[in-house]
Amino acid sequence: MHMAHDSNCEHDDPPKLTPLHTDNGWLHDMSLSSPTAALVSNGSSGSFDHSYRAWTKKYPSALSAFDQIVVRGEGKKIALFLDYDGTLSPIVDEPDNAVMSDQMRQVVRNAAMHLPTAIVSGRSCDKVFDFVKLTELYYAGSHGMDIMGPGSINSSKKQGKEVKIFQAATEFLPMIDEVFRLLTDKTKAINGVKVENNRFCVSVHYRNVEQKDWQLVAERTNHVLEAYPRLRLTHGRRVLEVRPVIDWNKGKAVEFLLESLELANCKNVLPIYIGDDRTDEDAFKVLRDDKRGFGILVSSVPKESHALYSLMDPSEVMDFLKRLVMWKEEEASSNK
Ligand SMILES: O=P(O)(O)OC[C@H]1O[C@H](O[C@H]2O[C@H](CO)[C@@H](O)[C@H](O)[C@H]2O)[C@H](O)[C@@H](O)[C@@H]1O
Repeated sequence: MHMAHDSNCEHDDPPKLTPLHTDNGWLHDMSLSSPTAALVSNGSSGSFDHSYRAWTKKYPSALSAFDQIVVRGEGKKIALFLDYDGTLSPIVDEPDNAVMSDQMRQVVRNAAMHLPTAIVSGRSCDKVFDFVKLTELYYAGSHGMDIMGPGSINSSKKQGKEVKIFQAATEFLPMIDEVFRLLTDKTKAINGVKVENNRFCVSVHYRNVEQKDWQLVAERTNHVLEAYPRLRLTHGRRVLEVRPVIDWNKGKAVEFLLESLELANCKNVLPIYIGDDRTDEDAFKVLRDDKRGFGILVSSVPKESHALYSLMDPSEVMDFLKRLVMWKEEEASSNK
C-alpha cells in the first residue's frame, strides 16, 4: 500500500543523530517523522498557523528579512550552498521522481553565474547531477563524501574517466555495495520499502511503508548493520541513512569547498547554506559556530535548527534565489 503523505506537514526531530542499536530511539524518530505528529501536537490548522508564525520570530523568513540579509552581504562575495531534495525539488513519494523544474534550474543557473554555487546532497553525485543537469556547479554528493567541481561530472561521462576533487570514503565502496545488496534482500518482503544506493551511503526509504511495519524496517536494517561496526545510521525525512563512521558530513564538505574556492578565512565572504533536512544541520552549525555565514532552513513546520532564517518550501527558495540574483546584478551595475 502506498500511503499518501502531505510532505509539507512532515515533521522531523531536532538535529540529533539516532545511535545505532537503540531500537526505541529509531521508532521514536520514525514516529516523529509522521505527518500527523506535527498537526496533532499543534491542534487545528488555526493554531498550527499561529505556532508557525511564532516560530518565524525565532527563524525569520529569509524573504521578509531579505534587506537585512543583503546588508550583511554588501561588498562581500556570497558563496551559495544548496541542498537538493526538499530544497530545490519538492518531496515526493518516489525518490526517482524528484525532478527539478525547468524554472528552478534556470534560477540556479543564474545564481551560479553570479555566485560560486554548490549542490550538497545525500544522493550520489551522478544522481543529483542527472536531476540538476548544470555543469557550472560544484557537487558534493553522498552527504559531502564525494566532491566534484564544475564540468567534472559531465566531462567524466564524455571521457570515460572521473575527475575527482575529493572522496572521503573510497575504501568503503565495496562494503557499501555489499550492504546495499543485503538491505535490499532483507527488506524486500516489506511492502513499500525502497533501498537506494547513493555510492558512499545507502538510503532505506520507508515513506511508502505502512506505519505498522516501520519497526520491522528499523529492525531489519539494524540487524544487517550489526555485522558492520564501521557503518552508522542517521535519520532523514522518512529515510534511514547508512554511512561510513568517518568524521565527515555536509558541514565538513562546506568547509572543504570554501577552502578549495580560496574563500576560507576571508572576511569578505558570506556563505549561505539552504537546506531542509537534519543532515543539513551539520552545515548550518559550521556556519553559525564560525560566525561566518548562516543557514536557511526550509520547513513548513516549526522545528529547532542551527539555521538563522527560514523559508517555507522550494517555491520560496526559488523566490529567494531570484531576489539574490537581482540584488547582485544591481550591485554589479552600480559598481560600474
Ligand atoms: O541531502 P538531500 O539532497 O536532501 O538528500 C536526502 C535524501 O533525499 C532523498 O530522499 C528524500 O526525498 C525523496 C524524494 O522527494 C523522498 O521520497 C524521501 O522520502 C526523502 O527522504 C533521496 O532519495 C535520498 O537518497 C537522500 O539521501
